[in-house]
Amino acid sequence: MAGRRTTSQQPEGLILVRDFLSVAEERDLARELLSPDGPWLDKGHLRFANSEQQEFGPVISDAMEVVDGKPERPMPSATARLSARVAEEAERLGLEVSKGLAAGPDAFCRVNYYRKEGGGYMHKHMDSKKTFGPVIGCCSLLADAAMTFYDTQGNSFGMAKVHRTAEVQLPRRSLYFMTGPSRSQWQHGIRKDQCPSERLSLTFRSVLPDAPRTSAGKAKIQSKVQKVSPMKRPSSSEAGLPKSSTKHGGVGAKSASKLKQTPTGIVKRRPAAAKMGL
Ligand SMILES: O=C(O)CCC(=O)C(=O)O
Ligand SMILES: [Fe+2]
Repeated sequence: MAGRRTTSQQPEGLILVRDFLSVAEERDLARELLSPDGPWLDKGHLRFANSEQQEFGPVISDAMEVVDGKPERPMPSATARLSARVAEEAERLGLEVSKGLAAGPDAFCRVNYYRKEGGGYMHKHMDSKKTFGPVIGCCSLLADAAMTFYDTQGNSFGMAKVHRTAEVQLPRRSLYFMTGPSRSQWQHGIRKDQCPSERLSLTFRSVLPDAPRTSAGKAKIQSKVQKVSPMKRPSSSEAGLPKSSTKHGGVGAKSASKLKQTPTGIVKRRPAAAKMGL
């Protein structure tokens, strides 16, 4: 776009930690999370991404409010161990509120599974500054990808003017932290061509003590846990998993045929994320 600069620099405050996860850790997390029986959420109505998502920690409404009266969803064990390691790393780097990232009442984790045939995307957005703290940590599993940052000078609105963009590589098994301007001045998103193969990401956030709240009765949450996941579990070779992992609910040819493929759809209207914040 005319006048928009693409910089070769990273946005200020973005920290990349290469090789943060071991191969074994990646394998254990993929086994733990990539089950068709997992608590996959139906977020298709938000038209925000074509990733399949799971969320752990306090229940957050579509409008990014903490829902009182809904029991927290505890992180499963490998995910909880990773959140503790991410929090330790944040502390080692001297980042603010690092503790809130580790499993506890204020810790929130969103898992994104980007489709195995590639072309996973997430529209540009800024993670809600009202709901989540100033540090967001995210681990990249199964494949390399890239992310574009959009400098909107703090405007989190989806249609905000973009002053410049920056592309950042997200290597497999790395961790990145969005802090400072990369967290609060820039939006971020993943285009289809930046996620050419199956990818799993885990974002860790702390829920702010004064985050907006709502009651279970009033909350607008269409993102219910689906009874039958629309995801097709990756074959063990594609996920880099040993064959034995299929005993954890792997989709064999027979059961896979019963699962519906996610309607990824072409986005016809402005993503609801623009209104919701994320
Ligand atoms: O997959 C990623 O690296 C980014 C995920 C993200 O931005 C989000 O869940 O808000
Ligand atoms: Fe995000």
